[in-house]
Amino acid sequence: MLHGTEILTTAQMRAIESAAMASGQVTGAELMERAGRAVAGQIRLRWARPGLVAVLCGPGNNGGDGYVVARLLHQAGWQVRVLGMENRPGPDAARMKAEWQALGPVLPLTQDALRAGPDADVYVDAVFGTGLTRPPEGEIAAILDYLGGSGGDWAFFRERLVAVDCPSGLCLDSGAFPGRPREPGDFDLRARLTVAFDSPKPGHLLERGPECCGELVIADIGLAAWRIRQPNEGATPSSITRFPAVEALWPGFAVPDSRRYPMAARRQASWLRKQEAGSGHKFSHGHALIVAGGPARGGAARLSARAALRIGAGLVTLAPPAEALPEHAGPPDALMRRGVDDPAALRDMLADPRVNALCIGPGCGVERAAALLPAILGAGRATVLDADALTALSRDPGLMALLHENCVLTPHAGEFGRVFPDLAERLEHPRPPAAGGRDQASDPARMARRLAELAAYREALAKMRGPLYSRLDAARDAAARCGAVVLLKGPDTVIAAPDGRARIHSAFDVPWLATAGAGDVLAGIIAGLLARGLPALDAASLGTLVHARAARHVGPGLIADDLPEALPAVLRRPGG
Ligand SMILES: NC(=O)C1=CN([C@@H]2O[C@H](COP(=O)(O)OP(=O)(O)OC[C@H]3O[C@@H](n4cnc5c(N)ncnc54)[C@H](O)[C@@H]3O)[C@@H](O)[C@H]2O)[C@@H](O)CC1
Ligand SMILES: [K+]
Repeated sequence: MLHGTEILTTAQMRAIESAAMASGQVTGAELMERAGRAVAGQIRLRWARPGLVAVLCGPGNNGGDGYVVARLLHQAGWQVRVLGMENRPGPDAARMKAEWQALGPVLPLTQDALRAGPDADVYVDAVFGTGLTRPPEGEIAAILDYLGGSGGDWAFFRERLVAVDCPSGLCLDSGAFPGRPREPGDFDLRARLTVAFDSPKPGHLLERGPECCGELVIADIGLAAWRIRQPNEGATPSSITRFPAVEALWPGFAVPDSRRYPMAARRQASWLRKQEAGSGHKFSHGHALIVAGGPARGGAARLSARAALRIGAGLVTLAPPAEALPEHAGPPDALMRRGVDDPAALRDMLADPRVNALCIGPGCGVERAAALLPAILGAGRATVLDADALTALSRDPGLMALLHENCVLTPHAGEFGRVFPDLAERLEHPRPPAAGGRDQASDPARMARRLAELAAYREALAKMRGPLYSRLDAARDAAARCGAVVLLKGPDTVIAAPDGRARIHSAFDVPWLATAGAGDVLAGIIAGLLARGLPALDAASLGTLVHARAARHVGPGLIADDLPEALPAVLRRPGG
């Protein structure tokens, strides 16, 4: 169930390519030929009949791949128009360019040249790949904007654009477009298909990446021998894992079988279903304690408790203040309840060593969370900290110091900003100045101020250099700083451990998961998995996966109450 594939940063990818070439067993030109062949092959799979293709080639090796695509499609009977940049490419790209020039011309890579030709069936974007260092500007920016729809025809290009490694201008380490606001922009380049090489990069999966890459195919170009690999479960601190390999990314994510991350998928599925020997007793599945808040705010914790039960914790106890106990009298009857008014009562409960996982935050109230957290964290048990517990944490550095490696923090972006304001600030891009009022034009001073603000904004954007600080960087830095697992929620959830291991889960295909209470359910699922004995990073990862699958199972119209009820179906599914 929890299988995935390694993700490499652009620096790691370059290191592997260099190692392969230094070995003398493969040349840069051979790698480029394989890369171009993979792209041409994917195009021919989708467009069965040869048509007209426009190939846009940049100044580096991404452009070199483009010249290979042009040659191979030409040989396959396609009509090919190549537009290339003036710059001198490196030796491999130069060779590929020369090979193309024996077959046809290279037109200038300009908007005019592109628009002068007939409409093509396919446009290949081989302008920039992993080598992007700064925002595209001038004519190149204009042509990329045009492909992104500035000419009013975004749907036309979206159907026809095939990106080599990534849509040009996307930073493959962060999934953001340097020089553009971090939010979706009008003319962001969106491909129908992206063919990337050897491994996905973080930018394929984070922020704008999934939407702008379209369908993502990872092509094997024979670098496996040089890739840093771990024998099974763990990724080294220098590598990152994404999971699952195929399902999570909409509308598709194809990885060669050789690239599947070899986690014991079948064993995990049977473990989740309690089909393993020796798992017959409820106490062998742990006891989760879910702290609840005062009167009239117990719903959130009840959602967490229900999820912990459904994911298979042996016992689950809900712990509101005694005065709120009557509110929790309803179903499920499987849930135990016990009033906990103060830290002393909590310590009393925790004297039972079988209570092995805790969850605090959903509907708890910040003051109650702050009061109980020292006892909870002091107990050293596996603990999920969500919602109000995160706010309490952000207000008290003393509490931060009590976190330990069995803790899982589950902030969304706003909570992350409260707990780690400096890291959140590094994720911010320059913001455009607020629009002036209608009477601005008649006030010269205000007009001048606004023009100055706009100039400063543009200057700040132009200074943005890649690779940009990413959500992955932020989650890893946060985990290293606080010594706990940090799960930064979003459609691109990042989960990071203090030792540098990290996982990315893209669930852009289930936007209906953004609903009140969904986070409470996630916290409960993770608490249940912790109770069942999974280490913090794995509980957080598997919990995220199962949570998204439950949302996928229910579909649009989902409310958070549906999620725990969908878990049995998720656990039953073949392969899941
Ligand atoms: N190195 C290898 O062995 C392989 C690389 N491959 C391809 O090579 C690509 C990486 O190649 P490169 O490292 O040459 O990088 P790119 O081809 O992505 O482009 C980098 C070039 O553009 C310049 N540049 C960067 N940002 C710019 C901007 N905003 N405006 C103008 N110029 C800018 C850089 O100075 C550099 O010359 C990969 O994405 C992949 O497509 C593949 O051929 C597989 C093998
Ligand atoms: K590209």
